[in-house]
Amino acid sequence: MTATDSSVPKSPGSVLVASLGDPAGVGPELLCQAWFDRGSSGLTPFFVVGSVAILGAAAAARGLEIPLLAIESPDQAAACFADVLPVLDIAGLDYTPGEPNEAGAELAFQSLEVATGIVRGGGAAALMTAPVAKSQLARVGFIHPGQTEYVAERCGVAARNAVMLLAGPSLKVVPITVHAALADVPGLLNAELIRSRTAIAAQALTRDLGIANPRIAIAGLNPHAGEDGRFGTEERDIIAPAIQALLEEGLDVVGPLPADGMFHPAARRRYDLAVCMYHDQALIPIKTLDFDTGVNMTLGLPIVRTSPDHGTAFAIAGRGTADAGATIAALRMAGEAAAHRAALSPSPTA
Ligand SMILES: NC(=O)C1=CN([C@@H]2O[C@H](COP(=O)(O)OP(=O)(O)OC[C@H]3O[C@@H](n4cnc5c(N)ncnc54)[C@H](O)[C@@H]3O)[C@@H](O)[C@H]2O)C=CC1
Ligand SMILES: NCC(=O)COP(=O)(O)O
Repeated sequence: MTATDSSVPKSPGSVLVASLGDPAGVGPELLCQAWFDRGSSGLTPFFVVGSVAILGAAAAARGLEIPLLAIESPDQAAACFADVLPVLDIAGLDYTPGEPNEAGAELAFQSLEVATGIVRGGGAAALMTAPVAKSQLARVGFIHPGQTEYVAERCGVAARNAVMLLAGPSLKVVPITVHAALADVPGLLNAELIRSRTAIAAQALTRDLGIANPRIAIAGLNPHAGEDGRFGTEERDIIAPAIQALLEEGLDVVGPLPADGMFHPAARRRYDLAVCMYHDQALIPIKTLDFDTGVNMTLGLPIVRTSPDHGTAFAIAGRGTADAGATIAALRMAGEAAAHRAALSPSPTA
């Protein structure tokens, strides 16, 4: 396959940065595929912080002919994006799809660190992080539960105020607790956490996605939302008071709803955002409905950060079968959110 597309606009003022993700995962090949599809997908120009060697090998393994250009600085990326995939080359490593190792985890961490710094410093309009494996990163000194909390800390935002949104064409969900053992969830939930994370999400849906006055449905924790206390009391003691506080703030909120009945098509038409109490309550419905186009976005940050909804998929890396839809959707959403923010507060020179 060939890969030039001169129909892609050159817009020097707007460029996104992508971290490489774990080089043994599907991230590198999907970044190449996204660049290959840049014209048909209408992507904002982006560059990758990573490795020309790895991206070149990942593209070749996928059967793509991708011209790569090592750039010295982010300023060079937008102008060349139509013709080449720009790469800020920070390390050379062998490409070992499906075989994660410490050197790859170090590179994934370094790429995330550099890419986050570039957005913080104004060198790119938004950050798209390719998938990492938390267990691999933990081997090289990464102390955060995930990239969400890492990026939040780099932005000076407390982890509790960085809210994970999963968004697809069929559904948007926020899990109140995220990477926590199920047994710990009831102890982690409290009315203030639910109130504050929901309020941050509501504000961000307007600022970043242009949804004015979002309609929000809040799930219960227990079967049948507790069935009047017969199957649990968190709805009465924690979730209902949070909903009351959100209503008093003027938000359009309903709940606590029985979670098993809030994701069928007619129910989904009644809200813009479902707020869930734990990871799988939120992520199972969205990954069932929108796996190939689902985007993970961190709300409540001074920067825009997105990621595909899926993980490293080591078992299929390098085989050419991984679907690039979620990576493309994450790049698209990053570009759109950055544009929304720029429209709300244009820079003095714009
Ligand atoms: N955005 C991120 O950085 C995320 C990272 N992870 C990490 O990924 C690692 C693996 O997690 P898993 O739970 O196995 O989830 P996973 O998403 O990597 O894989 C789950 C299933 O989906 C398939 N799959 C994943 N991406 C695909 C794609 N683009 N096209 C076709 N099939 C695809 C896989 O082959 C597997 O069958 C974990 O270490 C986790 O921490 C998980 C979710 C998000
Ligand atoms: N299950 C979602 C996920 O693992 C994403 O985590 P993060 O690295 O974006 O914080």
